[in-house]
Amino acid sequence: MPDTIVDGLAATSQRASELSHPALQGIALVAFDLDGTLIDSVPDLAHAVDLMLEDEGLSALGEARVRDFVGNGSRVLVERALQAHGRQIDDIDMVERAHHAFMTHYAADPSSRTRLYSGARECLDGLHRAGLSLALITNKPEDFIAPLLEHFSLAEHFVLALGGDTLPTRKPDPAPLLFVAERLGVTPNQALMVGDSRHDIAAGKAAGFRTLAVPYGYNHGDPISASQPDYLVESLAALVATY
Ligand SMILES: O=C(O)COP(=O)(O)O
Ligand SMILES: [Mg+2]
Repeated sequence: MPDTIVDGLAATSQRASELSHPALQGIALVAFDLDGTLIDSVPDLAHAVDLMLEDEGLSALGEARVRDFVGNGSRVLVERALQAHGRQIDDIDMVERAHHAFMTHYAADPSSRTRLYSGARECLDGLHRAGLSLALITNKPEDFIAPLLEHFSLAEHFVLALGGDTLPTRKPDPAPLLFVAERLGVTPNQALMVGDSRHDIAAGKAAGFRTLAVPYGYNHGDPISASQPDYLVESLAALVATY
């Protein structure tokens, strides 16, 4: 079928021009963080945290406070919110109860206030179309991944998605990154970790991945440049821009 061959060649040259960003040279796998990188999820996270606090008889903290608590998974998020009210987190039963309440509130509505960041869809579409393997490695509990990806019609972009409770350890431990690379038959030096927090960059460096950061997410209030990622882009659209 000569027509198919010609179409195939045209598609190939389009791919080459889409992948001219230096961060992608020699890369076969791109692993994305979720919260603060692809989606601005703090409005829904903070809402669920505030409902949990109300259950505990405590006052709401709001988005600006909760934003700095995100990054180490749901249990640490809940612990930080309780500590902000002076609660002792060595009270395991109280933390357990509060965590359960948070999970129930967040599960009831994980997406209505959450938005995709500008450039995220463009980037995922472009990399997916170019034939790169895309993975999602988040510290968010695994149960929330599918509903969020489906909500944003992004589920088919990723070959693999790991949550913060999928393996015994989570970012900044490199284990989830190494697990994904091995599963997909990619060596770490052919892999890029994209994230918004020091935990993504630390995990990426420890795994031997190339690292790329975005400055707009949640990094406990600190600039992500302090983590010295290999690349820093203002928008993920930069990864698929043609030069
Ligand atoms: O839920 C968190 O604590 C952070 O999630 P992330 O790893 O996708 O940024
Ligand atoms: Mg993040």
